[in-house]
Amino acid sequence: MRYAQLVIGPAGSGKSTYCSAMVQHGVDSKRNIEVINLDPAAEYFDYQPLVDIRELIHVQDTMEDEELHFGPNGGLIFCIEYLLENSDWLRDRMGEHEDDYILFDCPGQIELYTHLTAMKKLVKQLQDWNFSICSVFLVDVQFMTDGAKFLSGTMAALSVMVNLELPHVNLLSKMDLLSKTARKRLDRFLEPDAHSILGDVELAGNFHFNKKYRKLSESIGHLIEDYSLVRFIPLNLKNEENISDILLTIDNIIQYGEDGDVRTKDFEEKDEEDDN
Ligand SMILES: Nc1nc2c(ncn2[C@@H]2O[C@H](COP(=O)(O)OP(=O)(O)OP(=O)(O)O)[C@@H](O)[C@H]2O)c(=O)[nH]1
Ligand SMILES: [Mg+2]
Repeated sequence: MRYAQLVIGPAGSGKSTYCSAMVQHGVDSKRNIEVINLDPAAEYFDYQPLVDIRELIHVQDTMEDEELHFGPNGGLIFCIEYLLENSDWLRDRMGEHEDDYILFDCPGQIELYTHLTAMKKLVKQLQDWNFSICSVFLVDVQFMTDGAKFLSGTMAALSVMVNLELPHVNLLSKMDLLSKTARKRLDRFLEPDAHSILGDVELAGNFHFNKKYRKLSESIGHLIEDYSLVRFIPLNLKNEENISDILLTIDNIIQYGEDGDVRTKDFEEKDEEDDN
C-alpha cells in the first residue's frame, strides 16, 4: 500500500506552507514524507519536491503558445489535463516504494475541486497505483470568523467533499494570525451545536430579504449539523503537538501504519476458534 494526502484549498490558503511543515515534522520524527508539486504556476515553495509538474508543463507555456493562447485559469486546467494524458511521466518520476507517503501540493483554483473532473481523474489514477488517499482542504481561518463567511466556507468544503468522494479533512489554516476576540467568535462556530448560530448573520438593507436570508442560513446550518456533514480542525503550524495530532488523524483515515500481518493473524485466530 502507498499513502497520499491531496492538499487542496483556495489560493493562498497555505497549502505549500502546510506541505513544508509536514515534511519538517517528518524529518523531526524520523519519517519519510515527500511532496509532489502539482501547481504548474507555482512560483515559490520551500520544500524539495520529489516531482515537479513544471518540469513537464508550465502554465506560461499554455499562455504563450500561438494556438492555445489560454489565460491563467484555462491554462492551469489544460496543464492538469496534460498531466493526466502523460501519467506515465508522473509514474516514472515518482518511482514506487513500499509505504510511500506523498503529499500532493495542488493549485489554488477552487473550481478544480468543486465541479471539474480533472482532479477526480487524477485521484482515480492514484488509486489505480495503489494509493490510499485523504483530501486535506485548507481554508484560511481569517475568512471564517463571521457567520456568513463561515457558512460560505462550509458550503465550499461540502462541494469539494461531494465532488471528490474521498475521505476528507478540513483544516483552518493560519490560526497563529487570529486575534483573541476573533478566536472567541470562531469557537462559537466550532462548538458541536453551533451551526444554528449561522443564522445569526448581520446584514444591512432590505428587512424582508434579511429575514428570509437568515432563515435560509439557519436551515442550512441545521442540515449540516444534523447530518454531521462538515467539521473543521484548527491548524497552527507554530504548535508541534497540533501538527502531530493532525497527521495522526489523517494517518488513521488512510490506515497508514496499520500492520497488515497483524490483521491477517486476527482473522486466522478467529477461524481456529470457529473450528473448535
Ligand atoms: N502566519 C502564517 N502565515 C501563513 C501560514 N500558512 C501560510 N502562510 C502565509 O500565507 C501565504 C500563502 O501561503 P502558501 O503556502 O504559499 O499558500 P498556497 O495555498 O500554497 O498558495 P497558492 O499555491 O498560491 O494557492 C504565504 O505568505 C505564507 O507565508 C500560517 O500558518 N501562518
Ligand atoms: Mg502553493
